[in-house]
Amino acid sequence: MLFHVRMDVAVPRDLDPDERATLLATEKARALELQRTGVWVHLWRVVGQYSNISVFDVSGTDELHDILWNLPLFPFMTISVTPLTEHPSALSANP
Ligand SMILES: O=C(O)C[C@H]1C=CC(=O)O1
Repeated sequence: MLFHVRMDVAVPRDLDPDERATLLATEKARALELQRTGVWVHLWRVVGQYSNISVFDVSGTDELHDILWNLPLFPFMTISVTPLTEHPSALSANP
């Protein structure tokens, strides 16, 4: 199942700089790992915002919840999820 996910990030400004650097490096490593396994299909920065628009390809809501809940940045993100299905006018639906 495909899900459109928006993540708005708000890391506290007073977070220790070393902690912040470690947190972001850990998040990046996890994001790369999930992209390499094909689960995190798209990852785009929203222009001018500390936000991303992503597409995940997972077995269902439980897997997506588990992935998002365990992201290192999860405590500092507001996340919105939209389930996707094939559009009847998409090329993929009209071979
Ligand atoms: O920067 C972000 O948008 C938040 C998060 C998503 C991937 C990553 O490396 O960090």
